[in-house]
Amino acid sequence: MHINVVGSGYIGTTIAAWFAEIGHDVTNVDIDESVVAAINDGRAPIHEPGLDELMAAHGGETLVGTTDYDEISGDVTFLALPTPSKGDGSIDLSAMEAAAESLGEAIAGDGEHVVVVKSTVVPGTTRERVAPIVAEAADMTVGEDLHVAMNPEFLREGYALEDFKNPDKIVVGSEDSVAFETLADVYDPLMAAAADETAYVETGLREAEMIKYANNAFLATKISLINEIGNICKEYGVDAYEVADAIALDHRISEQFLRSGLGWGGSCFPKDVAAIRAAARERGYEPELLDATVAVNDKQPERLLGLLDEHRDVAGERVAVLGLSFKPGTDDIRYTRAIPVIEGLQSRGAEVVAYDPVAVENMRAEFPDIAYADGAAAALEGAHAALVVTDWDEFAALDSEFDAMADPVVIDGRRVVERREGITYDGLTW
Ligand SMILES: NC(=O)C1=CN([C@@H]2O[C@H](COP(=O)(O)OP(=O)(O)OC[C@H]3O[C@@H](n4cnc5c(N)ncnc54)[C@H](O)[C@@H]3O)[C@@H](O)[C@H]2O)C=CC1
Ligand SMILES: O=C(O)[C@H]1O[C@H](OP(=O)(O)OP(=O)(O)OC[C@H]2O[C@@H](n3ccc(=O)[nH]c3=O)[C@H](O)[C@@H]2O)[C@H](O)[C@@H](O)[C@@H]1O
Repeated sequence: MHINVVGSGYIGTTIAAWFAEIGHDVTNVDIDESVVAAINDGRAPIHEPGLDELMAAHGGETLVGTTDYDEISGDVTFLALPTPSKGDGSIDLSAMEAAAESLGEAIAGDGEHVVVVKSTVVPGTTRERVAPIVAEAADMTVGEDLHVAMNPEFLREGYALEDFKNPDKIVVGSEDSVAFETLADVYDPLMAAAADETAYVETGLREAEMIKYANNAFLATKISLINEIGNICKEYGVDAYEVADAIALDHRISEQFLRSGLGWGGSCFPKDVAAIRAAARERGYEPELLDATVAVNDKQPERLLGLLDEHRDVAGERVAVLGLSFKPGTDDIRYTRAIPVIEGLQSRGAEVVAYDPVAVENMRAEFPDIAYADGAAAALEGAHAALVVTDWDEFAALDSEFDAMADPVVIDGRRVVERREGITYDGLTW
């Protein structure tokens, strides 16, 4: 089967590479020439475990990158374009709309086509915003020769290939039998190889769009809830992690996403929770619980800095920040909790020295004026305090490195460091 994927960022590259791996021929369109060159050279344009090997095997062969929409062939195209937040939290559809128009022009006169929205979009977008643009540019009719579907993606950064090839569920929304049949063919090899528990859900267009937001809103709220429980535990001197471990034994709760601490960041939870809150308000519904989900999350970095204040006045003092990425396993710093933490330290007049195993260069672009160390030990040396922001495994192994601190005050936002003799330790939610 021939599949086109428009957009070759995080999602587009991952799905294109895996479609090639399961035997499809893939054309991957992107406006960025360096991305296209990487694909055709067999190199991964993004950092993700396992992707280099897939690109080396298929890039430039059954997976071809191009900037030219006219190279689209076959009869199914996935749109994997960015849908970033606007100032009011609603999503910016400009990349999606530009791609829809280019796609429409490219497939005009080619016969029937199935267009699949892979990006995260609010209910109604596929039918009311994307489909009409493709239809007009292609001079086609939705439901006759133009078939439309929405297929949200649930993979996590750092586990993208693993999650895509072995998902809990594949969700396909449409109102069109041709689209359902085509998507079933696309996913047939993946379903055949996936775990028995993988569910294949066929639903409506707007339901599919909403399922993605509901999924992320639920997970973000779960973390904010365990953070609120953790904050209350802290007031009582109760170990929040023992509490979480025990409630996780109730299978209705589960142990996933119960790690309390500095809260959630990344390219999706903040953007998606903002988008669904804005969409709700647009329809006159006040999303009070989701507002609280965000409010709790926003306060966790302030609480971490408040704990530091209880132990030290850091004006003019060197403070180490351990971890900059929004979670371990990635160099992605979008909406990382490290940003408000560093800003808070700067406003207190501290001299910040930051370390992360992979995200230093990205952070340097954001904060060019702070110091960066090339290891945790170097960051800790001579520091009057250390704040742990990201739960990288290597921070759990730190021990004698704390002895080189001027004052070994460690405030842990992720419960990674072990309490030990010789350091003053405080944790955010325990
Ligand atoms: N990153 C993630 O882990 C997940 C992302 N998503 C959703 O998937 C969508 C895509 O996200 P990412 O892949 O992270 O975005 P990204 O920003 O990594 O990549 C988007 C790509 O689209 C290209 N592009 C922009 N305009 C274009 C155009 N007119 N024609 C062709 N290419 C164009 C860009 O050059 C870029 O390579 C978003 O809606 C996101 O919310 C969903 C699940 C997980
Ligand atoms: O829509 C998306 O793009 C994706 O968003 C998240 O994936 P991701 O942002 O890659 O990362 P997660 O592993 O979910 O972590 C998100 C944030 O929550 C935090 N977190 C996670 C789990 C936990 O128990 N506690 C906690 O604070 C992490 O530190 C991180 O900052 C979802 O897990 C994916 O299912 C979804 O496809």
